[in-house]
Amino acid sequence: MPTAAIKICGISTSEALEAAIRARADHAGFVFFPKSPRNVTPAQAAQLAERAQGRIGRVGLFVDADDAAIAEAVASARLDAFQLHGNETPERAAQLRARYGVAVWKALSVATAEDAARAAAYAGAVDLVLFDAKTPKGTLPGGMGLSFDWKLVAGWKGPVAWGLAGGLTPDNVAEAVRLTGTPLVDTSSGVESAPGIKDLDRIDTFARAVRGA
Ligand SMILES: O=C(O)c1ccccc1N[C@@H]1O[C@H](COP(=O)(O)O)[C@@H](O)[C@H]1O
Repeated sequence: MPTAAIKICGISTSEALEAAIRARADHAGFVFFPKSPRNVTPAQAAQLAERAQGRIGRVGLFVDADDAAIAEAVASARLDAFQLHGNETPERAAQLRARYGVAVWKALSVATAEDAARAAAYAGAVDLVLFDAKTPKGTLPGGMGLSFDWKLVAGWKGPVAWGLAGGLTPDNVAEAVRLTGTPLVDTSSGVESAPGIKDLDRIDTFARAVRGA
C-alpha cells in the first residue's frame, strides 16, 4: 500500500509551516474562518503562502464562506486547493472549482453509513472528499479532535478520491491508516499543545507514524 499523503491543517506561523515541510507533509492547511483559534488574516496567509511556494501544497479551509471572503483569501494566498468544511452543496463546490481553477476538497461529517454515502453526490464537482467526525451543535465544524467509527469508511471505494480526518494523532494515525487504507490523512488539533498552538515535535512524530503504518 502506498504511503498516505499528509495534510497538517491550521498552520498559522512560519515555524509550524517549516516543521510541516521538514516532516515531508504534502499539504499545509490555512484556516480562513474567524471563529477558529487557527484563523489566519489575509496578511498572515500571504506570508505563509509565499514561504510555502513549491515546497508544500497550500490548502485554504473555508466554512460556508461568501464570494467576497474567498476572493480576498485567493488574492492574498496563492492557494492550490480549497477545503470546504461547511454545508457547501455540490453546485457551490463546482462553481468555485470552475471560477478559480484550483482543486476543491469537500469535508463531510460522518456518524453513519448514510453520511459517508453522501460523498457520491460530490463526484464530478470536487477533487476529493474528506471524511471527518460530526461535532456537537454550537461548536466548530472541525478541528475539535473528535474521531468517528473508521469502519464506516474502511476500504472506501467511491466515485471520487478521499481522505480521512477527525481526531488523528501521532498515537492513532498508523492504526487509522491500516484499518481504512486511506490515501490521505489530515490533522490539526492532534499536533497541537493547545488550540491553535502547533507542537513542532508532534508534527514530526505524526508524519513518521504515517510513514511507518
Ligand atoms: O481547524 C479548525 O479550526 C477548523 C475549523 C473549522 C472547520 C474545520 C477545521 N479543521 C479541520 O477539521 C478536521 C479535523 O480536525 P482535528 O484533526 O480533529 O483537529 C481537519 O480536516 C481540519 O482541517
